[in-house]
Amino acid sequence: MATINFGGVLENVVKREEFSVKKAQDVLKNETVAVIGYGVQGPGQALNLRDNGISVIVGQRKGTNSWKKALADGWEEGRTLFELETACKKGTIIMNLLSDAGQIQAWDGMKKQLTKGKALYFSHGFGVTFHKKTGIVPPPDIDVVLVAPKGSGTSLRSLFLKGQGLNSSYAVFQDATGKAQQRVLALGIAIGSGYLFETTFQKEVYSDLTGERGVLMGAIAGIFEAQFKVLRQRGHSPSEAFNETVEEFTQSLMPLIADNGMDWMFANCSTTAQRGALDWKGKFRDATIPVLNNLYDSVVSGKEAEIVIEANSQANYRTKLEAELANMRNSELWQTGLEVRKLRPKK
Ligand SMILES: NC(=O)C1=CN([C@@H]2O[C@H](COP(=O)(O)OP(=O)(O)OC[C@H]3O[C@@H](n4cnc5c(N)ncnc54)[C@H](O)[C@@H]3O)[C@@H](O)[C@H]2O)C=CC1
Ligand SMILES: CC(=O)[C@](C)(O)C(=O)O
Ligand SMILES: [Mg+2]
Ligand SMILES: [Mg+2]
Repeated sequence: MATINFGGVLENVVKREEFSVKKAQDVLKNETVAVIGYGVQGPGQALNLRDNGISVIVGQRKGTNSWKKALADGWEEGRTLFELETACKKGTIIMNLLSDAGQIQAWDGMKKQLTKGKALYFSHGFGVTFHKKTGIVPPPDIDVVLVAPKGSGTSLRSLFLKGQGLNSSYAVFQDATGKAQQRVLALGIAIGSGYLFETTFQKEVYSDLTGERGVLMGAIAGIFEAQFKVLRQRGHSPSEAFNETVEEFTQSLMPLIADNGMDWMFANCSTTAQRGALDWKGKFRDATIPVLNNLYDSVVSGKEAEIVIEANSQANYRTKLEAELANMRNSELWQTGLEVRKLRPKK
């Protein structure tokens, strides 16, 4: 464990160099890891574990698309691929990677298989933190741990295949065996994390729900829409409005922020842009602080969890969601994007 100074604040970080894949294999050598759910995180984590030499089985509802995907990825029915409860029974570490709503429905069946000494693993603090709404209260004689990759399961897998990695946060909620810490670090490294940041279940879910509703997804989608709309209303063509709102951001400026930070991106723009952006930055910050505070309150009160659970419990949920995404896809903004993306010069 290394202590790293993040802009003046000291935090504990586990590095792959200190907790190697070899060490993870050693910690997990007598464990059977059951990955339950084969949606987005399931495949990424299960395949990385398998490639890292860990004994892994997959649990998934038979006949579903995810089951077919598991077969296509080389998991074999009756040997490494089972129905949910069978996999939970066979596993000593149960990785609960069902959707957060699916975890509620599957909980009673899963709980029966969580016998003394096993470990229950999550990639989100959702189920346990909002237990009043989810009913997920683990028995006291098992370990309960979390490794939450900070990104999509798809990137977790593709970065692993490139020999890189995604970073994750980790937490121990309950240590019944005395081995919870070793187990969680071994799992974190074995699923392909580069570095592991220490957190708690509650902090993980509060920050994750705020982040995805805020800057990472909700706010960025909203502010793109707002600026595109204003430029269009002021007489700019769709391509011009799109280029100045999305294309230049994702293709030119965002990668500069990713590589060397915000001041570096600013420094590589004109002095005209820098002057204006420095002046306007504060107005956008101040306008959004109240919205972000409302959002955080809504997360902490459990209202966001309630909305997700309620929405997911409706039978036509997937269809409704797909209609909303289609609406987004078919908007003038994103239809313009479709065409603009085709015009990216290739070598
Ligand atoms: N999508 C991502 O990349 C990330 C997800 N997470 C967390 O990882 C966990 C898994 O998320 P995803 O992979 O996105 O889930 P997902 O939405 O892809 O669903 C995973 C699986 O759950 C199964 N499932 C859904 N409802 C079910 C039910 N009622 N009974 C039985 N099985 C059911 C589906 O068949 C699917 O295979 C969640 O806790 C999520 O918050 C964490 C970081 C990123
Ligand atoms: C990919 C991720 O970490 C998110 C956005 O929080 C999620 O999919 O829930
Ligand atoms: Mg996240
Ligand atoms: Mg999330």
